[in-house]
Amino acid sequence: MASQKNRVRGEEPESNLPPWFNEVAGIALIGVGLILILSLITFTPHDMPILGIGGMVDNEPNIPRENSIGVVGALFAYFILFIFGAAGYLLPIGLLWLGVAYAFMGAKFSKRTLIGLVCFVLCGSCLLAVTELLSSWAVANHFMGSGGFAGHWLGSKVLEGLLNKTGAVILLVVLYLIGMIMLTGLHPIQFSKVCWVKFQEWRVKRLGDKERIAEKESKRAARDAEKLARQQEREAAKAEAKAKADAEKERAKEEKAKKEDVAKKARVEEEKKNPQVEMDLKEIPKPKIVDSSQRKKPRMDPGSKPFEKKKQDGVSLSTEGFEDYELPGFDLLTYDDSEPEDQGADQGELLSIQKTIVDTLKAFGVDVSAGDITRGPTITRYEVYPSMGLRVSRITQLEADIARATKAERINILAPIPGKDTVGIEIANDNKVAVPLRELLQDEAFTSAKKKIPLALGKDVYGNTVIGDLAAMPHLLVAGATGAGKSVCINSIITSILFKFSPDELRFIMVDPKVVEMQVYGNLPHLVVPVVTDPNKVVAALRWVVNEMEKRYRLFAKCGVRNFDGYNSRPRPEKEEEPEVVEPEENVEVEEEPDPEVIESIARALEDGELGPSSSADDEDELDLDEDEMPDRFPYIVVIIDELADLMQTAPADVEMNIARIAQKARAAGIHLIIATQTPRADVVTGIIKANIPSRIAFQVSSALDSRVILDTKGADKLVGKGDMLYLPPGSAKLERAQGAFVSDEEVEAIVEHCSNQTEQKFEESIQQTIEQGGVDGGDDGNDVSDADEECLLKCIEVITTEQKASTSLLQRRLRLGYTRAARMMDILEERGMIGPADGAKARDIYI
Ligand SMILES: Nc1ncnc2c1ncn2[C@@H]1O[C@H](COP(=O)(O)OP(=O)(O)OP(=O)(O)O)[C@@H](O)[C@H]1O
Repeated sequence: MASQKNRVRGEEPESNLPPWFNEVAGIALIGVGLILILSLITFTPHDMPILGIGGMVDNEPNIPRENSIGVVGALFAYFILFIFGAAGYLLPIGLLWLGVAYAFMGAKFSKRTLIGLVCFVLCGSCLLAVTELLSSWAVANHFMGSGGFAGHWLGSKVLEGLLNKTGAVILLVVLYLIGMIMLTGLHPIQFSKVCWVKFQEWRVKRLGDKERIAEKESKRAARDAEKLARQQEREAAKAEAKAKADAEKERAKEEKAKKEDVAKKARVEEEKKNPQVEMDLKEIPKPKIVDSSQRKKPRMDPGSKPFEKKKQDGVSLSTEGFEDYELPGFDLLTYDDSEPEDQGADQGELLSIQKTIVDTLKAFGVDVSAGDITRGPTITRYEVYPSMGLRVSRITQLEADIARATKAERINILAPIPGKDTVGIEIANDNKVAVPLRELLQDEAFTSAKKKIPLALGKDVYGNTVIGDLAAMPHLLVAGATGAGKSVCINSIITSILFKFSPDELRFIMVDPKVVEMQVYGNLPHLVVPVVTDPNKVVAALRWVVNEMEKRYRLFAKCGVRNFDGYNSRPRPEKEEEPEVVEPEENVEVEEEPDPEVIESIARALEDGELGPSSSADDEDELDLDEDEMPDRFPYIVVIIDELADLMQTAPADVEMNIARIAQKARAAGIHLIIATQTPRADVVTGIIKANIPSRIAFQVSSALDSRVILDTKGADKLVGKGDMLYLPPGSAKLERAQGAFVSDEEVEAIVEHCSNQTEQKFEESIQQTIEQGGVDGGDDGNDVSDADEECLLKCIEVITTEQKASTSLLQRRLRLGYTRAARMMDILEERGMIGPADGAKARDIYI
């Protein structure tokens, strides 16, 4: 029944084949199809010469075969192509189709498909032969025609002979299509229909998509429009609220104004009733123009002097011959009577510059009001009042713009001026007015007894004299670029001292590695030793100063006094018996209270024995001296070093160490240091030196970095040179800008001549000898120490200062020195007073 039904539906009757047969047959067909198709694709006639067929005998054979399936593949391919021609390629295609259909699509194995396959290939071959398509392929591959053997005989000979070409082609196309339908089961017309339907479906779907997209777009646009409308609504509401608030404010303002009006009217009424009028407070004082640049005419009374010599005897250094010494008078200083080039300030010009400054600042949104204008000898200071809430740093930021607007070469901004509520803009004057030393020496501040060692330094922008006191400083560092006014400053300092002190009251040790700078002072009777010009002898001179300082301290301790002034004014036994003559001595009245800190440190030093080795026989002798034999007074000692850099190159560690020792403790011993350098580098003005010299004078330098080395702040780079200076007074963080005092070389020469004409120079022979030898007290002389030793010493000092311990074994260990060398280094350090003597197992003291 079932087979009958199948036949009715045109289907194949069910075969008796087992169910796995189709799958096995399918996979086998796929395998065969693949082998054949690879054989055919990679077929070349050169793989087949052995057969001697196909006219390929004269060709070079391929050894090995190029066919991917080898000899068998080449053979199969040749025979298929020989029989079916190019239509032979249809055979593996048909086999693959069948394999796939059987294995994966559940098709059943039937004779129809086999017949279809044969028909499909055979008709293809005949069609190619009749139509002579691909004939070039046949020639290239040495086949008899593109339809092969079968196509040639069956197609060209039989069918074409019977039906002619047209009839044969029609018949063959029909048979070919039938064969294809039988093989594949596909019906071309139905297939086309299905394709058409699918294409229509796809088009409809695409259109639908487009519509959906358009719909989405329109929805989004609607949403955006809604959002915009909502936002507009919100903004309108906000604007309305703001308008309401503004109106409210306006109303409040009006009400307030009305109230104020009423209050004002009431006040006016009140004032009418009560005639006492209240003055308005002026927030900004009326700007003033002060011209302090002009010179004061000095007193010209002949023979007048700033100081008269006091009679003293018995000072420690040689004093004989200085009894009748006369201090120099003002006549030695010349006064230039001629009209100065600068005739004072042109007020109109000053006001116009100030207006430019204020306008420039306003143009950058910095609101300031004009303040005082002060014209000093070198610069003019324009003060401005910043408006409330304005940061002064904003004015500083506009420095370059102000300089451009005022066409100034260099400007300096003080924001704020120390101790004032204004900001100062300093601009250099076109014409500078020199400040003659004579003018400063005649000032009360110089002659005042409050200053023990007054130094005439210069005049500030307000025209006030800047007079320092070396005793209070107690040491001074003067630095600046070459040609900025350092030497003139040192000259005015020395000259100021010469006007007050005779050689028995004050002595100089001058160190001048440049040789020429202090040559003029060579004949000065105040010199302890001739000007030291050899850098190698400087260390010895400094060591002598250290020893002198320590000697003085030991004598202070013996007398029970704490410092230099205490010693010089101590009560002498023999004088107590004499009737006291009370002299109106200014100094006594204003004797400064000794600094408690200094007293404390000296007391501590004395207790600790820190004041250096007291082993020398001389020192022991000093302590054994009777009161009669002790020096009655000590003179001040001022050590002036011109050009520290040269010394720091020769023996940096020794120079630095000795300067530091003097600077730390010499103040109470009446010993003061003045150090000058034109090389303000950190390796010259070292941290140790700076820490011990708090008073500084900076002249113009080339960079803010140099300024920082001298003053720990910038500013010296903004100076204009030729005596324009910044002075950092002792115990103050406030820098004072001033024009340095000017003393000419001729004036200096005249003063030195005045001093030297009165008396012979009395150098301290013993000291001179020691310095000439380059050592002290016959100890190790520096010349025995080679350069290599000096280098090694530096390393030793570094180790000792970092470890805070001084021992031979430490140096041996840390510097890998032999015992002898390490011990020698320790000896040298001890001799140089950097470490204390060995004391059994006790650690040595470190004085560095
Ligand atoms: N206080 C001053 N008033 C007026 N002019 C000065 C003043 N100081 C210096 N000058 C001028 O500057 C010139 C150079 O000064 P000075 O010789 O003191 O410079 P310096 O810094 O010592 O230079 P160097 O280091 O090369 O010796 C002087 O010749 C003088 O014309």
